Amino acid sequence: MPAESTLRHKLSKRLKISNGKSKNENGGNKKLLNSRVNDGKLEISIGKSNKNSKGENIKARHRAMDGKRKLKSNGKGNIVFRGQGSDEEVYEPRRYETMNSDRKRKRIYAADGDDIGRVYDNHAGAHGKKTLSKKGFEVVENHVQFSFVEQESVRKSRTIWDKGLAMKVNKSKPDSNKKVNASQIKLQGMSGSSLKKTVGDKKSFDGDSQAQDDQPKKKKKRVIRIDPYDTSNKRLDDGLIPDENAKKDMEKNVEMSKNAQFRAIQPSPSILSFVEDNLLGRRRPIELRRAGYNIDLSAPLDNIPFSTSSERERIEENIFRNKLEFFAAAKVSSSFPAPDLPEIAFAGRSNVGKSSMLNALTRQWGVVRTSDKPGLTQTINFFKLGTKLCLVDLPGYGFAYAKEEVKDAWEELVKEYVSTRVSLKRVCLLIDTKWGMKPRDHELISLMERSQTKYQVVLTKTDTVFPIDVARRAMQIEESLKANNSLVQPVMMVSSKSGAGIRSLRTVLSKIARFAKV
Ligand SMILES: Nc1nc2c(ncn2[C@@H]2O[C@H](COP(=O)(O)OP(=O)(O)OP(=O)(O)O)[C@@H](O)[C@H]2O)c(=O)[nH]1
Ligand SMILES: [Mg+2]
Repeated sequence: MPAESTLRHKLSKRLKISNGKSKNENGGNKKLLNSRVNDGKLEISIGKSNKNSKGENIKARHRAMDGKRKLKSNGKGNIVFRGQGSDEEVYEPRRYETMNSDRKRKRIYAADGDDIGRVYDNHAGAHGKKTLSKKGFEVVENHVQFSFVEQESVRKSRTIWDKGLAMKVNKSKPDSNKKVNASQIKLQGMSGSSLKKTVGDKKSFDGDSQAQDDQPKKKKKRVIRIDPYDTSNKRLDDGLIPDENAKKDMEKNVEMSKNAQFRAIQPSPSILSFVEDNLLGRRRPIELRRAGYNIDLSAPLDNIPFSTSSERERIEENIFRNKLEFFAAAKVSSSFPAPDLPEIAFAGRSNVGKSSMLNALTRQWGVVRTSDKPGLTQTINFFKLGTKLCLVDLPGYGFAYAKEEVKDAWEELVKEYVSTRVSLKRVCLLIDTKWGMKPRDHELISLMERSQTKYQVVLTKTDTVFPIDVARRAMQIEESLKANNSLVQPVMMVSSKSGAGIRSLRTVLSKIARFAKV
């Protein structure tokens, strides 16, 4: 009958009751649950013959009203089948009950199948979620709960439902294969973690003596006995006061870190006022605006403050108003152009800002190529500034994206140029304010000292550090080079980016053009 089968299907779905066959230990197949619809009522019978061992007829009747069924314990170990709105109750006396998941069907095999019946209890909201315990056993967590109410007559060990758990039981009790007593069964109905804990406890109980053996032995306290006559014992030296010489040595050894040394530098008042007057160092735009500079312009500090014009004011130094023109590049000294004009060369490490400075001085950005990648300028580039001055952009030394031998060739070329060029009137030695002087800078300085080439230190990228650090760096370099003869004081400080100090540099360099004779 289709109506019957539909109802049965619906009910079994709601109850999540397995009415399939399962094997008992006696080897026989046993129909666990039968149901049928009779006059609009659903009858559920448990067991093969609807009779238990005592010959009582076990029938569960439910009205098929809305299909909702509740199966619960009456608290006396009996299981009650109660249909909604039904007044019929069927008792299964002193059986163990199992509460199955709504997803997983678990089978329980009784040691002696005749004595132990079964009732499935449907728990609303059961999940049947599986987790894998650390030891690799599959444990049904919380959701499939098997609480056994033990039948008094049957206190025998029972086979466990779950393969994983059976394995666990086997582990702890190797003799009773697939059998466990009721208390153990209850344990296995617990959550995975508590189960693990219990098993662990059992393990620890079993192997108590072994565990005690395994426990790390308490470390014996090491007793250090100091021989009062043994002067070789270093511990005895700890309390001794070092003599004067040793004290001096210690003081020498305790050197301040480079950073601490730098922070300890006290800049001279003239340097400090120069830094403040030219707004050198890292400044906030609001500060520049308050000082009267138009921050919408590139290199805004290279202008006259409080200028009413939205355009940049004219460069004060006439020589720098001339057009900047590239006219020669040299890879070797033989390619140098004729020394007809006084030359100002810009030397320094790669990426220090040499090419940028040429652009900033002349405000002709783009004439000299610049790059954030060290090693762009690879030849000595000669630029005419009008008819009276030549600006020379030198390749950098130190780190650059070029082969070692190529870099060596550049360095040699630069050295040759600064030491032999007759028309060279000044070398601007550019030093990154942040990093200060490096060994290669000192190398070039000593070469220029030997060749008596006039040079002036120019700190670049001052906008990258605090104003006080600009002043400290200038002071540091002035102090370290004050004994040098070819050095032209003062140390200049500029930023091609903000334009700070550029006007001062122009003033200094324009004097060379004015007075130099080739
Ligand atoms: N923040 C800041 N960056 C600058 C300044 N001057 C130059 N730069 C940047 O520094 C990088 C290198 O500038 P260049 O002028 O190409 O340096 P260079 O010394 O000619 O480098 P090489 O030709 O490789 O030797 C570029 O990205 C510039 O934009 C400055 O005053 N401040
Ligand atoms: Mg360059």
